[in-house]
Amino acid sequence: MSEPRKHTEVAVGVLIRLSDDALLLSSRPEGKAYAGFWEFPGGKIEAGETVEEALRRELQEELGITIDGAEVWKITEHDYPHALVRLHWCKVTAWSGEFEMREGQQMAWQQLPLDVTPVLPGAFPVLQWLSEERGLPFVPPPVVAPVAPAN
Ligand SMILES: Nc1nc2c([nH]c(=O)n2[C@H]2C[C@H](O)[C@@H](COP(=O)(O)OP(=O)(O)OP(=O)(O)O)O2)c(=O)[nH]1
Repeated sequence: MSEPRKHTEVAVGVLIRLSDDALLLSSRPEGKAYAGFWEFPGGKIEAGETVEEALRRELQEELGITIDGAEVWKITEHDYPHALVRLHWCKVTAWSGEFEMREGQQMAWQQLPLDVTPVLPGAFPVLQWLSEERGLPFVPPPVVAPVAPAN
């Protein structure tokens, strides 16, 4: 019998700009699974890190900002061919520093429904909750197959 798949634990930040409630999306850099897809910024939690520590490190590495704090808001799972992920979602409304795309990615402040496409399917449940909170109808983003990475 095969072993059950282990979860990859991921910390994700829903950055909210308080002046207009815009949400920060960023594109996945080349070379990663689902390259070019839009996502909420974040990354894998390393051994010994809390969700908040991992998110602070990832957002410094990727975006050049330092978050003031993060508390887990929702936890979701998504089963991709490349990994079974458990996503620890945190809303973040306070940070310092200037945005700097350190991995060659793009960023976009977005209102709901999102303009950017395609979006990682693992983010769809959170888009639905955010829409519900805002009293907006949920418009599911189109489902797009990733291009297989070149070897
Ligand atoms: N950051 C982020 N990851 C997401 C979202 N939705 C979703 O399914 N995921 C999945 C995709 C990936 O399998 C996983 C994140 O892992 P990653 O490969 O981007 O993490 P990382 O930056 O630490 O990558 P690495 O360079 O260490 O490989 O979580 C989302 O909205 N944001």
